[in-house]
Amino acid sequence: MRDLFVRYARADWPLFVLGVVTSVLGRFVSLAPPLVLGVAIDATFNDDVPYTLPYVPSEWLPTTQTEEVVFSVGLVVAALVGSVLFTWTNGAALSLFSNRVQHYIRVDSYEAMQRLDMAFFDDKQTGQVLAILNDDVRNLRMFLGSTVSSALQLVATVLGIAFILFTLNWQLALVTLVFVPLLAVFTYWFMRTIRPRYRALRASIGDLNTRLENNLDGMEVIKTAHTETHETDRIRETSWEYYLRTWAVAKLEYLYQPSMDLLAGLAFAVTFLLGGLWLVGGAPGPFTGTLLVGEFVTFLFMTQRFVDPLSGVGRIVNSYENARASGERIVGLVSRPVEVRDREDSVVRETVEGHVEYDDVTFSYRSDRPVVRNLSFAADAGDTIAFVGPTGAGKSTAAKLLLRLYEVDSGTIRVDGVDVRALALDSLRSNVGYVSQDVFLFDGSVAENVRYGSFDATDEEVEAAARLAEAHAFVENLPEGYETRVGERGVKLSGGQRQRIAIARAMLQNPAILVLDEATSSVDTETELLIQRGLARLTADRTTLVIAHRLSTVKDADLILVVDDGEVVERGTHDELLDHGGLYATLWNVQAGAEATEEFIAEVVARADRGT
Ligand SMILES: Nc1ncnc2c1ncn2[C@@H]1O[C@H](COP(=O)(O)OP(=O)(O)OP(=O)(O)O)[C@@H](O)[C@H]1O
Repeated sequence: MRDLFVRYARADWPLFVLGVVTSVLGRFVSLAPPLVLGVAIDATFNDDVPYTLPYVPSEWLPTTQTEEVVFSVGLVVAALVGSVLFTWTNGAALSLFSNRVQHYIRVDSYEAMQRLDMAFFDDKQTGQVLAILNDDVRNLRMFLGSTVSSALQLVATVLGIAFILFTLNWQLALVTLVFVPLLAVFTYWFMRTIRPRYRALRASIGDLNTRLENNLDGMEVIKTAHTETHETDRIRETSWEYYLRTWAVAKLEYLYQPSMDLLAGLAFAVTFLLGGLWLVGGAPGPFTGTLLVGEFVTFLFMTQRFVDPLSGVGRIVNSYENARASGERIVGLVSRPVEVRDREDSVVRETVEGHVEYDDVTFSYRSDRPVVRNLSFAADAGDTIAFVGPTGAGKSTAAKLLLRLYEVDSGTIRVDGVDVRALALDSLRSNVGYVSQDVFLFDGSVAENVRYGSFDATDEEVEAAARLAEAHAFVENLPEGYETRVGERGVKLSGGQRQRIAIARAMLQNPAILVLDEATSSVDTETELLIQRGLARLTADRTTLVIAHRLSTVKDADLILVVDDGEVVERGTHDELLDHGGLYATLWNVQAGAEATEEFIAEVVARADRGT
């Protein structure tokens, strides 16, 4: 929390200092009226008592009764105006400060989150991350914007008042202040007890967000599967959990706040009682000396002012604990170790030729079971390498390793002879185009989505890329052509249309290496044929890794790797593999319309039983 504050408050510290100083000054100035009132009562209505103010030279002070009244009222008005001005400046400065800090923290946390490994996003629920970026950052702002200054005001007020009380009558001051340690102990207990409850509450906000998010995303599934009741039950459960955790925090607050008020009220009552007895019958018990009416009035006012902020400690502590829990979550996110990142001496390459080599590569998502095993192959610049094989065999994973979406466990992947781990991520990813299995489009226009990543491309270039991807014709038919909005995730387009936009995007990026992961799986055979024409042009002079279930799309590849359960079981060209008569030949025959053989069906069933 302190680290966060130091890191982000540095740029705007003058605003913070201005806010804090004016807040404290405002408090001090607001203490003047009761003090002046007490002095005025005693001096104006009692000839024996001179008009004196602490630290003010006597020649500045009035001498006649009328002057004393006017002077006192003038001081009170000046103090009120001063207090308003200070409060206004304090509010404006701290609000500016906290909103700026909120902005820096939000952008930084987002940036840090973006750098995290894919494995983090595979595991972490979106709702939790969103809760950090929204709620937790906002909590910090509220803490910085009002709580910090309230806390400093409180300290200033308590010290200022304690000083005045002691100056006026140290014996009575001791009575009032004896409650302070009690309040402190109670507050300490409260902080210790509420801390874990706040942590739990913050986490459950994330859980609830995640569930809501998930359900909004999956609304189509919910409706088609007719699981509305089931989902409402699950939301009810998560929301109830959130309610319980909120209540755990709230009930403690409700115990704490009135108890603080009670203790503070007791301090006031005891001061009133003793002071009153003192005035009426002289110094009670062990006390000595005299107490003037004006002094007593000031005392009561001051005690009241003293007591109010003390009972506000609860709110401050509450906000601090809430912000602390949020701060922990933000720090937890931004300081997470990242595995896939640039080394200090990473190699920068503007362009690459496109030589790709996998050398005995093994990778597993979880340590127990490798998804890619001992994969080796080499592609010269311009070659097309195809991965084929059953679903779940590890083909996509093998391709993602080239982009360093995950780091290999062992072995090496090289681009132009350089280990991808030594290559700057920027150099690597700007030279590898990737069209994934499930295309993601951003909410925006068709043109924006094609241009994504090649932001300088002209409209003509966008259109040319769309023509190559066989997307131009359907885009032209959309209500607003290239300016048509595609909806969140591209929901307003069909699967095949989305894929063609993704291909156009890759065409525009014009990378030396291209990864096509089932890039044409969602289009009909006719469109696929058309896209293939474009793809043939696209892949002709660049290295391409193609993953395909439809073998007809890869039969011209320079090398076909048949992957099964993470391992290459056959390799060669289409003709070689057909001659070989293994798994590829069987798959080809099945897809070409030949009858599925008994053995093939048996093999499929056996593989399913093995869980591969
Ligand atoms: N992010 C992930 N975290 C953990 N396991 C994963 C992850 N992605 C994939 N897997 C697992 O890794 C294995 C290989 O998945 P992969 O997507 O690479 O297969 P594939 O051959 O491309 O399959 P398909 O043809 O169905 O796309 C599967 O068993 C899958 O469950």
